[in-house]
Amino acid sequence: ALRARDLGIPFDGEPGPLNAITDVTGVLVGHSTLIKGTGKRVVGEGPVRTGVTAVLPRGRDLSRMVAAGRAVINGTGEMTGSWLIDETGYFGGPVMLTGTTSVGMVHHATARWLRDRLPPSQWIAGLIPVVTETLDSHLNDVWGFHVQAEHVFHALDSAQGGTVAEGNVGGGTGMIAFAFKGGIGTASRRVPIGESSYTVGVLLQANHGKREDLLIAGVPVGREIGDLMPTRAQAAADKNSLVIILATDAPLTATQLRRLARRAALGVGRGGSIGGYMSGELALAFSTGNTVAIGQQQQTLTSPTAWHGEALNGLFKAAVQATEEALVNSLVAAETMTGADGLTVFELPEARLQSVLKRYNRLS
Ligand SMILES: CC1(C)S[C@@H]([C@H](NC(=O)[C@H](N)c2ccccc2)C(=O)O)N[C@H]1C(=O)O
Repeated sequence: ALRARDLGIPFDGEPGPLNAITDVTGVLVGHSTLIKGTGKRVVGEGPVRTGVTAVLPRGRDLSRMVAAGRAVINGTGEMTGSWLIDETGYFGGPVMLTGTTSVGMVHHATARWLRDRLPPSQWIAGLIPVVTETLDSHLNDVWGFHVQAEHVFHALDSAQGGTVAEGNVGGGTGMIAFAFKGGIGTASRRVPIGESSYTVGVLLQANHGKREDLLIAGVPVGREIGDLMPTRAQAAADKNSLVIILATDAPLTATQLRRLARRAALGVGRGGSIGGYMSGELALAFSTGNTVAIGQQQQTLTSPTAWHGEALNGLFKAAVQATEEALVNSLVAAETMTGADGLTVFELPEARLQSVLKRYNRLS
């Protein structure tokens, strides 16, 4: 499928081969997409426009935990496991992204999935899985609680490397961003440091932003494309929720990963969001290069690399650039969708986007 760069949208920095979070060696991504029914919303029946996305930091090797750090851009949201991550600086198991009302089910099913795949001595690692959310309340029958354990198991079991599906998939299925169809987006950047080179990858679930605020390549696209609004004004109202997962193979400490996660905010800012009052804008960064075996009494993960300022700046810049591009990729990949009560949310019109960027001399 065409992605933002294919349309000629200019981005700085060098992406990895896939320009996806899976460019960070070992990271796998799986989706479970639930699309069922049309017409009037009948709670418990549908229409269903929701799902689950799984990010496995170290693929199917669940024996080690990864160093991690979080950043809260605006805290009206949920990311389970946060207290443990803040306290210890690492977590075990996958990162799950879903709709707000499915957090409990995804948490429950993920803990069971881990129990069934870890030796009993390591079950403890699955006690508090990381699950984060945005609210798919307009297109989806959120109060129907349609996500079930088998959907969670499917996202986890089907997780794979390679190209990552974007837009109306997994946790992004029913999401709306900048009053266009939103959803899952991903991107990556390569960071040469000395004679080594590292990768920063991003996967996000975009459900945020007001149309008039949308910026793409610095161009006020939201103000230039004022039509194609959702067929129900309320669906375009207080939209502002976005969860961002950053991965890197750079062996950073929890403190450095917190700093990296905070840079996602600067990438979000390049997309025009102002972090609305009910915005759950949460970021989590983890390192596949700094891990600890489950059960090992090691309480702090130090980095085997002494990072000098310029090196950290390279990683920070990569986080900003990859977040910005993952956001645009989510909008480019998303497709027009009709959901609950016949609400239609339109995809970002690519040809019109290109002509707007051309008018601003921002089409490469
Ligand atoms: C219902 C709303 C006012 S909350 C907002 C929604 N916020 C979130 O997704 C937050 N994580 C969240 C915060 C608090 C409870 C549940 C979810 C979003 O940005 O889409 N959308 C508005 C709306 O649709 O009118």
